[in-house]
Amino acid sequence: MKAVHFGAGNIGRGFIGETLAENGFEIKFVDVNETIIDALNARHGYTIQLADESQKKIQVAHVSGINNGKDPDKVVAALEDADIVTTAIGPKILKFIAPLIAAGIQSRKQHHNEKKVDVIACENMIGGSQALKKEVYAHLEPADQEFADQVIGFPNAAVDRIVPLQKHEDPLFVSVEPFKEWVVDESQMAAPELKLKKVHYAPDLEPFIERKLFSVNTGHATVAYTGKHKGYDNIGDAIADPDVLRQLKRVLKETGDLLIAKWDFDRKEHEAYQEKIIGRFENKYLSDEIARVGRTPIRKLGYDERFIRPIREAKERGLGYAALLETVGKIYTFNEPQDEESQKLQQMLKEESLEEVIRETTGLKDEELLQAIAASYKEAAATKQNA
Ligand SMILES: NC(=O)C1=CN([C@@H]2O[C@H](COP(=O)(O)OP(=O)(O)OC[C@H]3O[C@@H](n4cnc5c(N)ncnc54)[C@H](O)[C@@H]3O)[C@@H](O)[C@H]2O)C=CC1
Ligand SMILES: O=P(O)(O)OC[C@H]1O[C@](O)(CO)[C@@H](O)[C@@H]1O
Repeated sequence: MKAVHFGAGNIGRGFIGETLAENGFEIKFVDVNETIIDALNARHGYTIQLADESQKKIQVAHVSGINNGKDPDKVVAALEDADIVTTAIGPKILKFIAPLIAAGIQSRKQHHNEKKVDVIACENMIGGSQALKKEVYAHLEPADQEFADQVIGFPNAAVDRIVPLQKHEDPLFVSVEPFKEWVVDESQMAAPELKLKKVHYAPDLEPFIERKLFSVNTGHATVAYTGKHKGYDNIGDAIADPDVLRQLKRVLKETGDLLIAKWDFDRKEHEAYQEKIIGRFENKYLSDEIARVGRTPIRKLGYDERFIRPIREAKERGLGYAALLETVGKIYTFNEPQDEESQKLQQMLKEESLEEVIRETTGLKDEELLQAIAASYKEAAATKQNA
């Protein structure tokens, strides 16, 4: 069985690669990072280590790499007979790999390969695979789209495992938290007979992805932005500060109330889920930088993203969202020299009116929310500690 995986980065190697290998796949990783691609082709294997007291090592074998910047034809050839295609490349990069996936679909059609295959985007976003499908279809003629409709699935997915930035001598080595959860929307699959072990298949992904995004991702980002605001650079240091932990709990209470009201989750079970998440953020065996967790703040301020969507939906339902608003104000103060979006955001705040920046970044039209975010930013800017 053959897999093509786009993005040989932290989650690609540290989670998707592990799961595909465990399921007996030969994996071709596609990436533009030459060091990683060369190492994959030289060694055909790599090591994952669990960040807990066990320090258990897991070997991933039967892997190779293709540099899509240099060898796009090899990617198309690999897609031609792949049994599964996955991505973990970043939401903003999906549109750049879409032409290659489209070429792979055309090639399958030309070679009369009518075997059904699923393309699964494993990104932190709602509707990731369907968004990728839209980008791919923009590169297909109607006849190719018809072929794709019959044999290619784009099931949405939610992936959950904290994999921090890696700093090791071995460029392939990856340290990961023990927890992992990969859920795929079964109803959108072209090849539902191909079920991976250790992957959960759900008839409706929405509750899973919202629970994950608005708990793990909203929560982690809250620790990052609140921590940075107080002058921390590391998640472990930030969450050890009682103010940061309190803010995390307040935010999780708000998203929890919304999720319970919306999806009828059992409150006790949801609270246990939240406690587990807090424990995962506190994992002393992981060293996770605030720069990573808070990266791309403009994306995280998006209309359907981890803060604005729960705020909108809580407001619609008459539920509380004050803590979420407080964190949003702090996002606008997030100034990370290495993060392009954070620099862009700081530049926008210098060149445009505050109201314009908030409208542009959040996509909101609700005047009350726009004003509340402006007030929250002003408060955050006035109280920010040196970072
Ligand atoms: N790291 C984590 O804990 C988790 C990450 N995710 C999601 O997984 C995705 C990837 O995140 P990470 O693995 O952390 O990032 P990463 O930066 O470690 O990996 C991304 C990889 O994509 C490659 N890449 C970038 N542009 C490319 C292009 N045009 N063509 C081919 N390769 C390209 C990069 O070289 C890099 O190796 C994101 O959507 C993230 O939200 C989801 C759950 C957990
Ligand atoms: O910025 P992104 O791409 O959403 O990724 C960061 C997120 O990934 C995770 O490590 C796992 O989902 C979160 O803890 C963190 O919020």
